[in-house]
Formats: sequence, C-alpha cells, structure tokens
Amino acid sequence: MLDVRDVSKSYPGAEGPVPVLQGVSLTLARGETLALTGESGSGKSTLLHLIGGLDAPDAGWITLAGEELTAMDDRGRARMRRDVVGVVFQQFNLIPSLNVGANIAFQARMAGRHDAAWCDALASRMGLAAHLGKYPEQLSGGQQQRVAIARTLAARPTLVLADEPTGNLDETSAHGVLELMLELVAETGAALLVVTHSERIAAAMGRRLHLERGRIA
Ligand SMILES: Nc1ncnc2c1ncn2[C@@H]1O[C@H](COP(=O)(O)OP(=O)(O)OP(=O)(O)O)[C@@H](O)[C@H]1O
Repeated sequence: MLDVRDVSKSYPGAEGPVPVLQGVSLTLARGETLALTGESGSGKSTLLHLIGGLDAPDAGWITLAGEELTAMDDRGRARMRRDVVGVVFQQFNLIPSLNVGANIAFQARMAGRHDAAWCDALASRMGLAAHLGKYPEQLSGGQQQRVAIARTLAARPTLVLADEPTGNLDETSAHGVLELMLELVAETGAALLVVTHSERIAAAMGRRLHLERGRIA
C-alpha cells in the first residue's frame, strides 16, 4: 500500500544544497502501524510531507495505493491528499472560521465521503460532542488536537500520517487518544505512520523505524 524507495531530499543552504533525506526506503502494508523516530532534525517531518504528497523528493520513488506519487504533478498529488492519504499536522491546521462540527466534516466533504453518523461517532468517541458548536480558538490545545485527528479519520483515508499527534496532551490523555486512534484506524482498515519522540507511542505501534541524519538506522 505504501512503498518508499531510495528517496532523497535536500534543502538549499548558504553553501549549497543540504541533504536531509538520503536514500530512504520503507514499506507499509494495509492495516499496519509504524512509528518513525529520530532526533530533532533527522528528517522525520520531511519524509512525512513527501509521503503525504505535500512536497516532491529530489530522487527516488513513492508508490501509494498502487499509484506512483512521484510521477504526479501538483494536481495529482492534491487528488491523492483528498482521496487516499490523511495527515494530522503538528500544528493541527484547523479552519478558524468553521466550528468543530464543520471542521470534522470538512475533509470528508471535500473527498465526497461525508457520513454524518460517522462524524458524530468520531466526535463523541473523541470527547468532542459537547464542543461541536465552538470555534477552534475557543478550544484548548488538546481539544484542537482531537478535532484534527477526528477530521482526518472522518474522510476514511487509506493511509493516516500523523506528526506528533499527541504532542500537546499530558501523558494520560495522550495515551487515551493514541489508543482511540489505533482503534479507529483498525476499524477503517487504514495504515498508520506516526512520527514521534515518545517511547510509549513508538512501543504501541506494530513496527518502528529510526531515522538518523536522513538515513534509516
Ligand atoms: N522548507 C525547508 N527549508 C530548508 N530547510 C528545511 C526545510 N524543512 C526542513 N528543513 C531542514 O531539514 C532538516 C530536517 O527537518 P525535519 O523537520 O524533517 O526534521 P524532524 O526530524 O522532523 O525534526 P523535529 O523532530 O524537530 O520535528 C532540518 O535541519 C531542517 O532545518
């Protein structure tokens, strides 16, 4: 379902290109869960962005749900982001002008897969049922994070990518939200790739990979 092969990416630096990913390969099967760990700056978010079709690698191939992402233009990548992959961003990226209910439904609507009963179920299981009419700025960081997770799952992506998805929660709520996310991902049959610094989260995933200065260690 996901095949990343020999992917490299550099960013421009003052003295020429700075390599951030160097020949990274990984695969992920349907229903599998994977933790991606590594020190700050090792390239985890960059790799997540490439798999999510938000950016293109300089070299290598990424195949997602049978389609070669790296052969696509911006429009093709936008279609993949709408139809196949869901990203839970570190900064949530909630839409400030929409209330919680509309934020949760947003991506599912864009993908033409809106299902009111599923959105309601997600909201209540994420503990958001009492907050549906509120706006993102009226929520705590932890609540915003739960909205971001519910919004991604509402669209039923085949692959869920999450960058430190419980980074704003205390240890106990983080564990609860993680368990719930694993449960919901398993129910939808999606694969999950989580970038994390947390040992506890990494241990809860089926597999883990460690990035060290842009390479899989
Ligand atoms: N758009 C960009 N332009 C230039 N350099 C960038 C850009 N994005 C990331 N970098 C650099 O690439 C390196 C890897 O960044 P990345 O965000 O992928 O690391 P990370 O492992 O996710 O780190 P963290 O755990 O701190 O989030 C860093 O040195 C960073 O400064």
